[in-house]
Amino acid sequence: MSYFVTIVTFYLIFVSRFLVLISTSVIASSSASIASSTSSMSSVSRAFSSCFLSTIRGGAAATMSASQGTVSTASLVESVRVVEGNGGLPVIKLNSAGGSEAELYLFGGCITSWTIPSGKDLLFVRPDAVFDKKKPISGGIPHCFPQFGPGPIQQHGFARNLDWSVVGAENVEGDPAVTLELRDNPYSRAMWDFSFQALYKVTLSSKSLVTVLTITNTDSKPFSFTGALHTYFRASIEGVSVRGLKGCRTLNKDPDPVNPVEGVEERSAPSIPSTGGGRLPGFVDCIYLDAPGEVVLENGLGNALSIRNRNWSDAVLWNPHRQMESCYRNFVCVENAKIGNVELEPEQSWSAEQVIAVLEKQK
Ligand SMILES: O=P(O)(O)OC[C@H]1O[C@@H](O)[C@H](O)[C@@H](O)[C@@H]1O
Repeated sequence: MSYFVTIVTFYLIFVSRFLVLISTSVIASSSASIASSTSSMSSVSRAFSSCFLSTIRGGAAATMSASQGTVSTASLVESVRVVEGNGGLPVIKLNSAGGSEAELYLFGGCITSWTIPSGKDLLFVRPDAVFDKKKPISGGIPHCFPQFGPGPIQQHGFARNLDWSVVGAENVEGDPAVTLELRDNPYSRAMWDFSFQALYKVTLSSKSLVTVLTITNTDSKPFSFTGALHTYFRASIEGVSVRGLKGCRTLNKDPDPVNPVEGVEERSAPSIPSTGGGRLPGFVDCIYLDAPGEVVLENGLGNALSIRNRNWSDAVLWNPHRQMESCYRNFVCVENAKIGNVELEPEQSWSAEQVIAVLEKQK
């Protein structure tokens, strides 16, 4: 009898997780009401189904070399679709009723595109980016977790190297949202031996892109981590400046990232120098400690972008200058970060939000 009950219980758990995909109202980590959502699985190929279900179960997706096979379009809720992206990888497409679009790869939980209604993509993917899971996607908004780095494990941690699973989707009054989950697996355990859950909710509206990252300690022992959202903004580098950092304590990683030089930001709107600097002329790699809740990026392309945050206490400004000769003029990284350790006891959670929004009239 108890054997029968166990089998039925496992079956029900499996079926309920699958229903998350086709439900009109389920969302894992949000209490927001769903004002309008519809659901359809338009055409899901066998290969895609198995790939997608494996990501739901956190199984094969954990292997960096897994082939994705054919990915057919599947609509999770209204304006949240899964399609085949670069390299055959599954990518979530969000379309807001206000005319903006975003793309989010399950690999790395990486947002690679945020296009505002004028058609301009405000994020940047480097020309050397690859979509073969052999390395993280270089561009967009990669995760740095559980280490910002440099440190004992790989630079920027492993979250950007793993497949995340979809655990929820919704559409609230024309603003689509999707929630991804990452859990520990043998690959992560080999370098960071803790059980954790990361939930990442991405919401798109016509003028903003909102991400909420929640880390929960699911282990029986405490752990600590650092992290960042390593956002690559499209830019024209000569016109870039960032307002709001004046007075912040700085850790300048130029010339030596392992032994940063302490200082204080004196400028009201630091820009990216075209000459001077340490390692290379124009190179910028600087941490701003206790950064404010909002900074404003002038991207040099006619847009002022508000970068707000809750609980990402620090910021990072990075441009590689001639280390990346082919593209350094076209982007700047302004990163919300947590440089000091976040300590979590078992069952404790930490959450942080980033809101990027267009401030001025789009050109
Ligand atoms: O891993 P990526 O995307 O090439 O970024 C690397 C850079 O990321 C930045 O966040 C760091 O401050 C730099 O020190 C580092 O070089």
